[in-house]
Amino acid sequence: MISDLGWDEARDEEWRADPVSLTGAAPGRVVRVERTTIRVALDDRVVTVHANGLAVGDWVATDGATWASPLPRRTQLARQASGRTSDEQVLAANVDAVLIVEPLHPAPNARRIERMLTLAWASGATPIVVLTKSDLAERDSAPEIESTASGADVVVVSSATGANLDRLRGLIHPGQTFVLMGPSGAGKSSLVNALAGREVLETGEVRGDGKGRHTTTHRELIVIDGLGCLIDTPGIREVGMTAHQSGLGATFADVLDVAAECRFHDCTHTVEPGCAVRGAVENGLLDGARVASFQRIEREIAQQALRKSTHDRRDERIETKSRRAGMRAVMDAKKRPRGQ
Ligand SMILES: Nc1nc2c(ncn2[C@@H]2O[C@H](COP(=O)(O)OP(=O)(O)OP(=O)(O)O)[C@@H](O)[C@H]2O)c(=O)[nH]1
Ligand SMILES: [Zn+2]
Repeated sequence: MISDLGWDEARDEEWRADPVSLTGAAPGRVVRVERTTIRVALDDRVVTVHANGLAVGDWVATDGATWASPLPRRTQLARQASGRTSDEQVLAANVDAVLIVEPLHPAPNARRIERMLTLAWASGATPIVVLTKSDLAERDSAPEIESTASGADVVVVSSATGANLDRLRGLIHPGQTFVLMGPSGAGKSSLVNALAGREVLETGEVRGDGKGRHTTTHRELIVIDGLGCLIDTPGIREVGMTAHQSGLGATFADVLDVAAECRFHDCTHTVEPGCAVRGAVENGLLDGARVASFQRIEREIAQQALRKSTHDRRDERIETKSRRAGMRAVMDAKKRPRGQ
């Protein structure tokens, strides 16, 4: 309940008008969550409040002051929460397209693209690889990337000259929700502004002061006329890894096809005899660096899954223990003679 969290005491006019971007809604409406972190001024301090269980992009039923649990998500973009925990953090919900933004200058990083693709495919949204800064590129590395990004559209653009932006616009359908993922300086903000035809996000030059542009006052879901809904949160911009085997299969379908021919079905493609993957690398049919990248990401996912099951088991043990302790306390109380 919003009122339990102290919204009513918010001093800041903006927050009072629009906490979590839900309260503007008329009673009994289903609304989209535009922001899940808000700052509330309480007396002399400002506290940050998270709307637990909600992600930007969720649809929730609200009466203007309280909300019900979110409607089932069509897609969700999640990553492993930072630190050594096994928790998954949902970065955005109901996303249709993930723009994987990688600069052609100085040079695109195929391994990073694979990582982002794994995350994107696992979300259920459609990945689109956008290679930016074509005006600065000395050589055409698009064909290499196309072979890396099998199954995803690859578009080479320049926000500076406007080259190919129409093709990219054609891939994002108005009314759909999209996110941008990619390293700092890749040109994500410039791309959004160029696509929108107006300044929606601050770019590198504008910032200039070294300060991040992500303040909590920033709305994280932006509706761009004629283009769609952009979800832009700090978490999406960074690239993490998550425990989704499904994304791996879509990203490395070529490697998995060959791996199906290995003599042992649990082949690690390292020392086993009859390994088709090693054979394909030796024959030049598969790129060794790509296979190594596949193995690295697969290992990370396996470690993540292991960590998760260990945590789940520990949680179960704690639960059983406390249940037993509870039962024992009841039995002890029953055994005790009355009046003690
Ligand atoms: N020449 C050229 N420069 C570009 C292009 N796109 C972006 N830049 C420049 O690259 C720098 C970084 O661009 P941003 O759009 O701020 O990059 P970003 O990915 O949003 O960066 P973060 O906000 O740190 O994640 C800026 O100086 C842009 O002017 C392009 O197509 N061509
Ligand atoms: Zn093998």
